[in-house]
Amino acid sequence: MISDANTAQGAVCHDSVIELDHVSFAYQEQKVISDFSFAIRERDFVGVIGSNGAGKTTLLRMMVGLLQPTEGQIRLFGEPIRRFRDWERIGYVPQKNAFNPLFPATVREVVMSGLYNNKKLFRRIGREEQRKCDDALEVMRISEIQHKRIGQLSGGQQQRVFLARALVNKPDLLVLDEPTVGIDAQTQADFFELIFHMHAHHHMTFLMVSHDISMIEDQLGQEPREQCGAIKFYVRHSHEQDCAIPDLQHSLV
Ligand SMILES: Nc1ncnc2c1ncn2[C@@H]1O[C@H](COP(=O)(O)OP(=O)(O)OP(=O)(O)O)[C@@H](O)[C@H]1O
Repeated sequence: MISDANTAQGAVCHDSVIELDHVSFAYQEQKVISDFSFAIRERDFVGVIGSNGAGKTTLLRMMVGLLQPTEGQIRLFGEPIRRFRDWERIGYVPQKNAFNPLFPATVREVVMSGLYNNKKLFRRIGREEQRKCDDALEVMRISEIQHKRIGQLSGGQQQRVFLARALVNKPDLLVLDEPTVGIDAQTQADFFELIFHMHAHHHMTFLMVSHDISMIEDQLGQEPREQCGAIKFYVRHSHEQDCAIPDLQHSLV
């Protein structure tokens, strides 16, 4: 028999996070996505695999509101995307980030900025915020360079800063476009351990483009659930127990 608690949790955890309804997209004459429908539910981990130019980044950019579909509808957390305002619920780390070498902010300031949306920008930064920031810096192994200017770091170091910034606020949905390109093997392994733990135990939903098919199959299963042209979607859903420890670092040990 299913207990009331399970039923309640099941209902909550199956709310839809992203819905694509007959979505198409073209750059001028070039059609990239054709009549694609797909739903991502709360606590899904969706891995996206596909050859270069298949349209993965285009699809992600539509899902986070940076491109408009040529046809079809997108809903985020149940709202039509044009009416959606809760952008702080979504963390997005694009494929290629690069800060201008003259950009004046430090690593710590960039990570800290992940904690604020526009409304909260001028609030005092409290001890709790500082602690969350320390935690994210530690997890991405960038504590030692936290006072350096972001523009002066290598590409891999900058990518770690972007990941720390996306993780610091623990968004409900984290969208990652080839997040570990250019990152050393140890930090990469730690990062995957961290996000798969967060998926299983911290009620987060993930959408991640990767070229690492063996890692995706190991973590999400051998068979894609859905296909859009040359793009395949691997999905694992979590019903595991939530974990009460709030820090990011505990999932690395
Ligand atoms: N801004 C743009 N203007 C015109 N065409 C574009 C633009 N961005 C992408 N394209 C084209 O759309 C197609 C899909 O590109 P997209 O970047 O979405 O692919 P991808 O699957 O993310 O590729 P990769 O694995 O190389 O990152 C490609 O043929 C690309 O040349």
